[in-house]
Amino acid sequence: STIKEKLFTSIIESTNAGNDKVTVVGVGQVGLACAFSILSKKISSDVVLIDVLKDKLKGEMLDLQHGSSFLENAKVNASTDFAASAGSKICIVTAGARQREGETRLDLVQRNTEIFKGIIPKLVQHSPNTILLIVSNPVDILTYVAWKLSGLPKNRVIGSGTHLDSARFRFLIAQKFNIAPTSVHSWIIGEHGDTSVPVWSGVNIAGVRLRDIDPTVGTECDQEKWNEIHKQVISSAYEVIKLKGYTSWAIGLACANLTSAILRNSNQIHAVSTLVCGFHGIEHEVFLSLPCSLCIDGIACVVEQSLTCEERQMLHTSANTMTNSIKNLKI
Ligand SMILES: NC(=O)c1ccc[n+]([C@@H]2O[C@H](COP(=O)([O-])OP(=O)(O)OC[C@H]3O[C@@H](n4cnc5c(N)ncnc54)[C@H](O)[C@@H]3O)[C@@H](O)[C@H]2O)c1
Ligand SMILES: O=C1N[C@](c2ccsc2)(c2cccc(Nc3ccc(F)cc3)n2)CC(O)=C1Sc1ccccc1Cl
Repeated sequence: STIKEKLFTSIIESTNAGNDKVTVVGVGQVGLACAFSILSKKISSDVVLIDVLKDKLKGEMLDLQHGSSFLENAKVNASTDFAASAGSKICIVTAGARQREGETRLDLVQRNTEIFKGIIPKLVQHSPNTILLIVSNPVDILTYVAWKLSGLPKNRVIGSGTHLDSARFRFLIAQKFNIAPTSVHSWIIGEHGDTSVPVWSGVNIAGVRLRDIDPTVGTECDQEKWNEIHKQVISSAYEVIKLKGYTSWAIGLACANLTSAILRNSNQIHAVSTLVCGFHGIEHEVFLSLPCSLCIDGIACVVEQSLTCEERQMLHTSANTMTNSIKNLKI
């Protein structure tokens, strides 16, 4: 008999997935930053990577496995076969094509929708109780596509939405005050990216609203130009792309933060993309970001903030443009 047979007496065949299993689809810059953040912050001890690039997949898996003893012995697996994702509590989707030169956003959305048709049904087939966390862009439309393709209830289909936008927003405001970003209570909601909605009426430090100090904060006519901060949230995304060609760390950490909130059944509240029909007078079936509490079953509740009519109007504008984009989409 082998050394192993002499060394061990098997009691049970431990093959079941851990109850913190997370699958990351797409091992590009964002997917790897997600996986590495989740592993290094001990958020999951069982991570599976899925992609179509066999060698890249195996290389990243081996490289992470070699670090297992520094990752609290977390298990890292990878496969091009979705069966490897079976039993995942959360499936994070970062797969997608990059915008080509001169490609319209609608072409990109259709291309990513085709990619999703080959991903979403397989994830749900192998993990029928999973929560989908969509990151691929345009994230709000693709979260809607994932919801349609998956047939999952709306609480279990979440887009990273304006979680990253809000994180950049808090960081920039914190820099102005020289305080910690987690001590800045500020929310960006609506459509992720260029047309997001900063809720200036709610920005507060220790419950003191900036608007109570100066009612013009965040408006076109405020002396201190606070609304420049929201413009900087957008320009900093382009700046990072210009400087390093992609973004990874902030979005990876943001997704790890959402993964942790869900797996710990925390009811933490984050701005994530959810089905917003019925909120703020929106009637269309569209996904936009609102503050949502996150638990082991996904979205537990949505916070109905009081918005100014400008803030509400911006949400409706996004909802209308998204409804049009979705109408032209073949899902
Ligand atoms: N929501 C946000 O805040 C946010 C922030 C940054 C990036 N993103 C988005 O994340 C996505 C990924 O960005 P990236 O820089 O990692 O791109 P990338 O091109 O580096 O990686 C994409 C990966 O997807 C894989 N892929 C393609 N088709 C696939 C399929 N059918 N099945 C499995 N894997 C497939 C590719 O092989 C590649 O490894 C992009 O859509 C980007 O716009 C979103
Ligand atoms: O930090 C990013 N980087 C990306 C990126 C990452 C790799 S290539 C481009 C980025 C940066 C700048 C613009 C932009 N636009 C875009 C719009 C629709 C798409 F389908 C894809 C990309 N995307 C992807 C993305 O969503 C972000 S966050 C972001 C973007 C624009 C404005 C505000 C924020 Cl908070």
